[in-house]
Amino acid sequence: MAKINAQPIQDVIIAGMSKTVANYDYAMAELEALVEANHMHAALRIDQGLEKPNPATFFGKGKVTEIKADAEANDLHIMVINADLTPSQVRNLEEQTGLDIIDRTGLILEIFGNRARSKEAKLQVKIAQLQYQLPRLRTSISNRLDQQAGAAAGGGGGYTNRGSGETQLELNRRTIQDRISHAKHELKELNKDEQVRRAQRDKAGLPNVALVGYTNSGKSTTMNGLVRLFGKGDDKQVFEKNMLFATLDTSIRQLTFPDNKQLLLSDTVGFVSDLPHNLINAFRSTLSEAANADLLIQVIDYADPHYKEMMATTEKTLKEIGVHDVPMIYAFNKADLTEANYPNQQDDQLIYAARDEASLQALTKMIKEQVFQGYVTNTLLIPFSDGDVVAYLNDHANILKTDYLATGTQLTVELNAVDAQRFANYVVTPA
Ligand SMILES: Nc1nc2c(ncn2[C@@H]2O[C@H](COP(=O)(O)OP(=O)(O)OP(=O)(O)O)[C@@H](O)[C@H]2O)c(=O)[nH]1
Ligand SMILES: [Mg+2]
Repeated sequence: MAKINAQPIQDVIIAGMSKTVANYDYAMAELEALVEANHMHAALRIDQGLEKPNPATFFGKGKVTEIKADAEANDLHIMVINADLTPSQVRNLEEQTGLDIIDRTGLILEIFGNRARSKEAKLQVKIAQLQYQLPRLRTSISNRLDQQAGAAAGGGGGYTNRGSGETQLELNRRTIQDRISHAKHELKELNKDEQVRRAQRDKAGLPNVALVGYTNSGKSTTMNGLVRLFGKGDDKQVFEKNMLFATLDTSIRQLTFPDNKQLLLSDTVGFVSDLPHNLINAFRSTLSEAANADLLIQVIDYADPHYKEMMATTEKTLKEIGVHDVPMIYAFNKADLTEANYPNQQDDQLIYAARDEASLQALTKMIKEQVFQGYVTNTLLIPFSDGDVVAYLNDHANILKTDYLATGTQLTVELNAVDAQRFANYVVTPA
C-alpha cells in the first residue's frame, strides 16, 4: 500500500457555505489540510453566503451554473464541500455540474481508508464507509470508497454503481448490508481479545493515562519521548509523522519511573472538527482507552495559529465519545517553533517541546503528581516464608525503608490502592 504516496496529487475545487458555519475561515483552512491529506490540492475555492443551503442542490441555482463554468475553465473534475450533503443533494449537484462531489464525511472516510493499517482499524473504517455508502449508492463518492476497498482487498473487489438499474441497486444494498454485518461480527471477535487484555491490565491496578488531542499535534512524538525515558528496553516506538491521522490505532505502553511507580500510557486517533458520527461509533473501542483513563494529557500544537479552535474541537469530541470529568493536563507542544520559553508549567498547563528531555521530565512530574495521589505509605511486616511478596514489592513499589527483624522483613513502602488492599494483612504499626 506504499503506492498511495506515489499517486499523483489531484487538483480539486473546495467549496463552502460561509454563513452556515461558525468560524468559517478556520473551517476552510481545516478542509484544505484534509484535502491535502487525501493527496489532493485545493486549486480553486468557491464560497457562497446563503443563509440556508438549497435543499435540492446545496448551492443556489446561479452558483451551480457558475461552478460548472469555473470547473470547465480550469479543467477540474472533483469538488470537495465543507459540509455534509444529503444523498440527493450530491446526486443533483453531480448531475448539474458534471463534477464528482465529495462531502466532508466522505473525505474523512477516504483519508481513514488510506491510513488504516491494523486489522481492527481497517474493519472500523470499513463499517463506517459502508454505512455511509448505503444511502448514496449512485454517487461518485460511493464508487471511490468501493474502489478503495477493492484496492485494499488486493484489487478486483470494486464494482461500479453509477447508471446501473434498480435491480442492480437492490442487489448492492443487500451486499452492503451483508458486508456490514460481516465486518461487525469480525470486529466483535477482535474486541473480545481486547477486553481480556483490558481486564488483565485493570487487575494490575496501574493508572491509565491517555494522550488525546487534535490530529498532528504531537501525541505520538510525546509518547515516544516518554517511552524512550521510562519504557522497557524492547518497547516499540509508535508511528509519528507530519500528516493528519498518522495514528488510527491505540497503542499502550507501560512506563516505570525510578521510584518504581508505574502507569500505562496510551496514544490514539487524533481529532478533527465534526468527525463523522459513524466513524466515532466505529472507533468507539479504539477511543475507549481515553474514556477509561484516570488522566488525560491533551496535546496541543501551540505553534498553530488555530490552536484554540483545535482545543475546542478536542473538548467537543471528548464529550461525544462519552468522556466526562477526567482530570486533564493541557500540554502545549511545539514550543520550539514559537517564541515561548519552555518547559514552563503553570497549574495544569505545560508549554513544552516533545523532543526536549527537560520538557518530558516536567511533563512526567505533572503526570506523577496527578495519578499517584491515591498512594498510601504503609509499614508491612512480611514473614520470611512469604519471600515472594518482598520480591514483588521490590519490583513494583517504592520502598522507603527496609529492616530485617527476627520475625521477618519490615518494609515501609508506598502502595497504590490495589496493592494496599492486597497486602493489608501485613500492615503493622512500626515500633
Ligand atoms: N518542531 C516540533 N515538531 C514536533 C514536535 N512534536 C511533534 N512534532 C512534529 O509534528 C508532527 C506530528 O507529530 P505526531 O506525533 O505524529 O502527531 P500526532 O498527534 O500523533 O498525530 P496523529 O496521529 O496524526 O493524530 C511530526 O512531524 C512531528 O515530528 C515538537 O515539539 N516540535
Ligand atoms: Mg499519532
